[in-house]
Amino acid sequence: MLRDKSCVDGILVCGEIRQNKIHSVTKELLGKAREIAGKMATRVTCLLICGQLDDMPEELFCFGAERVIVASHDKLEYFNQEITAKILSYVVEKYLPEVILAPATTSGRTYLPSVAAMLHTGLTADCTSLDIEDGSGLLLQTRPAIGGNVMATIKTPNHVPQMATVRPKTFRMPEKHVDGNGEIIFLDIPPSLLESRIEVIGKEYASETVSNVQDKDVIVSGGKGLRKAENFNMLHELAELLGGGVGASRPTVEAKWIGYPHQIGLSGRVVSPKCYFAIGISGAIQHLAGMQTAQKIIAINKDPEAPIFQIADVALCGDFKDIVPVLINRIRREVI
Ligand SMILES: Cc1cc2nc3c(=O)[nH]c(=O)nc-3n(C[C@H](O)[C@H](O)[C@H](O)COP(=O)(O)OP(=O)(O)OC[C@H]3O[C@@H](n4cnc5c(N)ncnc54)[C@H](O)[C@@H]3O)c2cc1C
Repeated sequence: MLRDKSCVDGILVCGEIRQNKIHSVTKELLGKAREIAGKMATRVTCLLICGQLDDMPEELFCFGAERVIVASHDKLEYFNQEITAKILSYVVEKYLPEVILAPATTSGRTYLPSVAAMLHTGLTADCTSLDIEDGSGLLLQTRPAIGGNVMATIKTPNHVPQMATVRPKTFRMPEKHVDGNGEIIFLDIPPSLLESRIEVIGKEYASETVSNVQDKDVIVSGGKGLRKAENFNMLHELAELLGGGVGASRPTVEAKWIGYPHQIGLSGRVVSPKCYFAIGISGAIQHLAGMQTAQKIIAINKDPEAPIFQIADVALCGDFKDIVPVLINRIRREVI
């Protein structure tokens, strides 16, 4: 849609529902939406497109939403790209948001591009940072580009809504406010939007072979500086003592020292733990893209000039073989 003065009704966050529950990425996006809404002097709406919803939508008022639109129907029990895209387009035409933020999850990555095409506007996928430009009030959508070698900031100056997707854990979970309140709208979905050429004929769950590193509060990650696969054993030991998981940089995965589900970064997983150990990791931007929102970063590197030290809260300069066993022994003494 061409930009004109009618499209001014704030920021719309597309919520993610998994197994009838509001997924945490919804709250992460609401936190960021709230922050940029302050700069745009506008309001934040959250849209929940779902089959059944076991959580209370009011909960989202405590995370920054001022209005929640619930579009619920039995036909949405299983994710349907076609119906979801039509409902979002309908909501955009009805409520005219200026900005749409959505999760870059499997479903978000599937239906958002078709919505952008239906609305004749732009979409920036997998943003790592969002801001508002002084003066123009346009959304600044930053993401890695040209094979991850530069960070590009993209604007959508002529069309609305300005649309961006963001991977889970890219932004921190906002603090929960106790006194949140707002308006809930239960959308009457026009029957024509529920027609689809897609028919779900069955459902099968993937086997649980993937690393659950994304859910851990502590992540102990190793890089090429570990020199060989066996040295990951001490990282597993440290992670286990701390109740955490093991992460890895891309070269260690390429060297088959550890499996891909452990890879952190631009082409791996994005994590946001309370504490992130970067051991023998240089701190390339592609790695930082996957862990820079960790609350505490502890880096162990023998090179005092290693870029990882620029973002580390605790910098331990030395050989990991000297430092990690000392840490393990110390924690064993303290904890056991
Ligand atoms: C499109 C694209 C996507 C990418 N995606 C990812 C991604 O998802 N994740 C990712 O990690 N990378 C990714 N990369 C690769 C990235 O650019 C870097 O090459 C990579 O992160 C470097 O990994 P590293 O830090 O383990 O290795 P290196 O850069 O080789 O760093 C090794 C570090 O170990 C230190 N060291 C050496 N010996 C010791 C020792 N004994 N004790 C302590 N420290 C020691 C060194 O000083 C050095 O800093 C991507 C690249 C591209 C182009």
